[in-house]
Amino acid sequence: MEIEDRIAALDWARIAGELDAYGAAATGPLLTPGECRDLAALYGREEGFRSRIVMARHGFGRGEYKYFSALPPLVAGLRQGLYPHLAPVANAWHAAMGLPRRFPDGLAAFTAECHAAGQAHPTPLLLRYGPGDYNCLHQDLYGEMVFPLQVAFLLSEPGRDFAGGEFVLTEQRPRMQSRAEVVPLRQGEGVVFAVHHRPVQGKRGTYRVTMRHGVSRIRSGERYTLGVIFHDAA
Ligand SMILES: O=C(O)CCC(=O)C(=O)O
Ligand SMILES: [Fe+2]
Repeated sequence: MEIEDRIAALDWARIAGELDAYGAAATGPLLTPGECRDLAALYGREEGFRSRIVMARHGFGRGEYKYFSALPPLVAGLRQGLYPHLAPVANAWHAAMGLPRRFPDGLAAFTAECHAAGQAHPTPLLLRYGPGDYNCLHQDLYGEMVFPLQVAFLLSEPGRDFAGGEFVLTEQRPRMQSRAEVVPLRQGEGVVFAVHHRPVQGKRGTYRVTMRHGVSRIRSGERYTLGVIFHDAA
């Protein structure tokens, strides 16, 4: 099945419900093992990327990642196919948080808005972690234009290719202690999650919480991920 059809066949009602309740939701299986291997194998190539970041040099953790320049067809298909299912959630979140921006139905229109705002560099990326590596809690913000949801796909199989390396989210609530959540993933599965803020329904109305994500220490083996961020970078 084509990637856009596979995306359309996901349980979007469950995903939207979990996003509203927890700020994160696993997609269920989406990429085949072959697609995961092929994407991870791109990491070793010189061409096709606009930059390579060694995380320890910036205090971001340990491990490295590379931003695509031109997106491979599967990555472009994922970004294009996922966006229309997430735009309604993004718009509902912005309405609930009292934020004025609304997001268009399709990715092309949103990308045009990013470019008009001076954010024209593609943000999808591949990440590679080895033993002892980790990704510090962070937010993927690249300018004023922010789509409030993003997706990360696990390209390696836990238990076989690596151990440890859990995807972690924290939720910082106003005047309260922070909450952590771990999202277990299988190879080929993605996690949809809040980029920086999300609305939470409280007793006295809606409040805004601050979200961060990262990856716990890889205990052994190699772990690859594909990050799909919808806003482009300045
Ligand atoms: O490797 C991971 O699971 C996290 C990747 C990440 O930080 C991202 O996709 O923005
Ligand atoms: Fe990230």
